[in-house]
Amino acid sequence: MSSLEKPLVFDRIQEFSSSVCRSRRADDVEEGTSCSTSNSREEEYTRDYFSFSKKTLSFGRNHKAFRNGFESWFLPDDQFNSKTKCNEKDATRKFLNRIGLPKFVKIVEVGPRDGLQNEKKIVSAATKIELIHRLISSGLSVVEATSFVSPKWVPQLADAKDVMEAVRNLEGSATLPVLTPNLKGFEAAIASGAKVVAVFASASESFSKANINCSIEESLVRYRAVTRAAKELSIPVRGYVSCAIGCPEEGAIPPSKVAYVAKQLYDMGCFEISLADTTGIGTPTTVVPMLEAVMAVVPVEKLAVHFHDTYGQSLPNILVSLQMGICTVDSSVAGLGGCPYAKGASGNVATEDVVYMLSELGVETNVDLAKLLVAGDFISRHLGRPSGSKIAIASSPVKADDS
Ligand SMILES: CC(C)(COP(=O)([O-])OP(=O)([O-])OC[C@H]1O[C@@H](n2cnc3c(N)ncnc32)[C@H](O)[C@@H]1OP(=O)([O-])[O-])[C@@H](O)C(=O)NCCC(=O)NCCSC(=O)C[C@@](C)(O)CC(=O)[O-]
Repeated sequence: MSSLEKPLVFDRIQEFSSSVCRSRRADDVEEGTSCSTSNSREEEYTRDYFSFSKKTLSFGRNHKAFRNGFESWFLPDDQFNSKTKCNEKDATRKFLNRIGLPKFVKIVEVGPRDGLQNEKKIVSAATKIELIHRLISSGLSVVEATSFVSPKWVPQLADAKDVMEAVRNLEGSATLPVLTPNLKGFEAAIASGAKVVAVFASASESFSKANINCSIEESLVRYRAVTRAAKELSIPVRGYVSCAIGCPEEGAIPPSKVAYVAKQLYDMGCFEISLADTTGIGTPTTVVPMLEAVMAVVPVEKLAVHFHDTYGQSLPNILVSLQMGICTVDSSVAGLGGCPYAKGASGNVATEDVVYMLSELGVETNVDLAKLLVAGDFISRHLGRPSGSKIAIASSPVKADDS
């Protein structure tokens, strides 16, 4: 029986996490090794936790987690001795190893772009700039800032130049990729100070036509021109494959089509390829075979996943993706997002919820959840609606003014 014919998704995940992804898992610590003999360069297992009191969320700093759970939030630092911390570090690594998760996940925040491109109300450039500042200061190392697309197609991002020019100097602390659908967009992005760009192809012909007014092959020709121009300027190019699971018009998309487009983007020089479940229809049952097909032609360390949460399946989809070796996850603060050309699709998975889940699992992200929640509150207030993040709702009220 070939691996693709195997009925159980989790059997196949186990195969991946025990073979191809092994060297990238959190398994560098031998059984029984204590902290005192483990790698001294390991960061202290210290994380920011928050605690609830009087129905108000207050954020405490540097509470050391005895274990990943609710009760740990209330334990003061002095209840920890170094032995407890050492045991905890080992236990966390063993746990991550056992379930096949990486030690660190890079989060690509797409809120200012994917999040705001679909808003009915046009958000001012000043608000977008403030949001980007807040996201970067929460520790996010990649924040997709805007899109240099036709303002006739996406009027919400017609201020791309103003936004990019205002944030270009923040690049020291984070990278700020921008979407470029063609050479015209690429040139405008570079003139505004962009240092990383992204091209966005589709695995569905219908969606390619609806979104960028050309066939898949025509889009690849355009993107080869963009990646060539970018190479001359040493500008890294990220690639997207939209409709990696399903298309609003065509329904289910075969994994082989996704793999084909991903390979084309990889071959033209994209440093990372994000596989996007544009409609949010994916479940682990469909995500795993799609990833298997793509991982057969593109190295797993070059891949990212990008889930919309239409059916509430993003977190399980992320979990199985990580177990298969993916270490980069796209998400959007407050669960903003959606594509104007994918009707019915909801926002991206909320960054707050991803960070919370990973933190509970002991996977590092370098993101300060407290600051992220305040950034989410900031943009939700501007949009005049509750956050799409479950964690934000559960921990409300958090006030943007508290920061
Ligand atoms: C690709 C085009 C431009 C083709 O649009 P077109 O109409 O075929 O282009 P054209 O070459 O015929 O030009 C038409 C007009 O647009 C102008 N133009 C041409 N290019 C640009 C540009 N770069 N920036 C600004 N203006 C541009 C061009 O100068 C001209 O202006 P006019 O002479 O009429 O005044 C259009 O279809 C477009 O902008 N599409 C973008 C749509 C979009 O942004 N969709 C959302 C992206 S999200 C996504 O794709 C999914 C993703 C990445 O989030 C992952 C996921 O979740 O699936």
